[in-house]
Amino acid sequence: MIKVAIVGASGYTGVELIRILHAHPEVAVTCVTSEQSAGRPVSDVFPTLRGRCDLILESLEPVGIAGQVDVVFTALPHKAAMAVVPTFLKMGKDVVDLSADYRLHDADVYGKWYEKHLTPELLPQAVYGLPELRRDKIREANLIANPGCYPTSVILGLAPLLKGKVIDPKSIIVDAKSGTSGAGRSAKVDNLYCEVNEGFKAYGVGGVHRHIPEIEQELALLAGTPLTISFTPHLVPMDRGILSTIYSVPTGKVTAAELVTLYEAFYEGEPFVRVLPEGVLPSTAHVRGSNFCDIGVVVDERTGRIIVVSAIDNLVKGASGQAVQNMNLMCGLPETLGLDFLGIFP
Ligand SMILES: NC(=O)C1=CN([C@@H]2O[C@H](COP(=O)(O)OP(=O)(O)OC[C@H]3O[C@@H](n4cnc5c(N)ncnc54)[C@H](OP(=O)(O)O)[C@@H]3O)[C@@H](O)[C@H]2O)C=CC1
Ligand SMILES: CC(=O)N[C@@H](CCC(=O)OP(=O)(O)O)C(=O)O
Repeated sequence: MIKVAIVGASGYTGVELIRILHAHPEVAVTCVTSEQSAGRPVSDVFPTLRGRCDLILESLEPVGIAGQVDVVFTALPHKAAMAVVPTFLKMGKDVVDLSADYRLHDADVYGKWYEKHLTPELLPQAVYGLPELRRDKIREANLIANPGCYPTSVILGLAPLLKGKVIDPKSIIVDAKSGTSGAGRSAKVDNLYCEVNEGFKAYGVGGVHRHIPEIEQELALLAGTPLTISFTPHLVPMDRGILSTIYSVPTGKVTAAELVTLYEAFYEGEPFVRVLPEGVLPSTAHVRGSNFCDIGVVVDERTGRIIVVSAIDNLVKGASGQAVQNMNLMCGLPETLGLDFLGIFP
């Protein structure tokens, strides 16, 4: 059995890791942390766990935790993660970091969009954990930078078009929508019921959202050229789910049927990407609770634009499910182990 610690287990991605790993046949979660709820059973904080996971939440003490486990998931806010990840690595542990701290290759770019990086020397060894794009590197890694939720939906949605040089890389516009669990569990006025329910708003508009550099970094690698995107996130009144609608201009004439064939070939054999048939579009309702990314492709004959629609559950393929997929690869386990569950519908 692989012994696992979940650091930041009292948050939304933390409890989703507990849920998924509870059914994983090769993993035992032996340590869970929280600062505010240290000393309480995790099932007090999350009653869904009653009778199934009654571990006591510990406060975060990296050396003591590293001594007890093989793999650490850091499900902490950015900055808090990079304060502890180096200790886990020094003690020989594999780390899957769900925060943004090791996603950007360039410490100066991180400094511009976040703050000064505390451990830039670790960035070269961190592997951006999108298995569909770099499975072999993930297998060799000891530090996985688990991708952000919006970036997962956008990068998977655009990879075949950029790799296949089907679109002008400078023409990309992303209109993305997220459920409120994407903002985490800590109390914020913007996420109160009355602020979110019965409404729908854009935020981080005008090229200021911190996922932009992450998306551009990965898309540029696919395109083989630097690029900039327009990205507008929206907050929608649902618990889970991200739907990204992505517009781009093709370099030549292309039909929807040709694009579906391109996507099917690109994602052939991928266990968690479902390319939908021509004329069928994804919904967050059809991926909720699952590790799938569903992708539909349309050609707007009037404007000549390609429209890709990509849907994930932000807490599963957008965070904890993908983190477990990465852990499986790092540990030499079958990639789908513990993840082959269906979504919840209705
Ligand atoms: N929510 C989502 O859909 C996604 C989130 N992510 C990223 O994953 C990470 C976790 O997100 P999420 O679960 O939503 O966040 P939450 O706010 O729900 O949970 C944060 C967790 O971190 C703990 N924590 C906060 N500050 C500190 C600190 N200074 N030291 C130690 N522990 C601390 C909290 O413990 P407590 O408050 O109990 O002390 C809690 O367990 C973040 O980096 C987020 O950006 C990535 C993809 C998707
Ligand atoms: C709805 C909402 O607020 N979403 C978050 C994204 C959460 C996430 O996954 O981002 P990181 O992993 O990079 O922290 C946001 O817009 O900042």
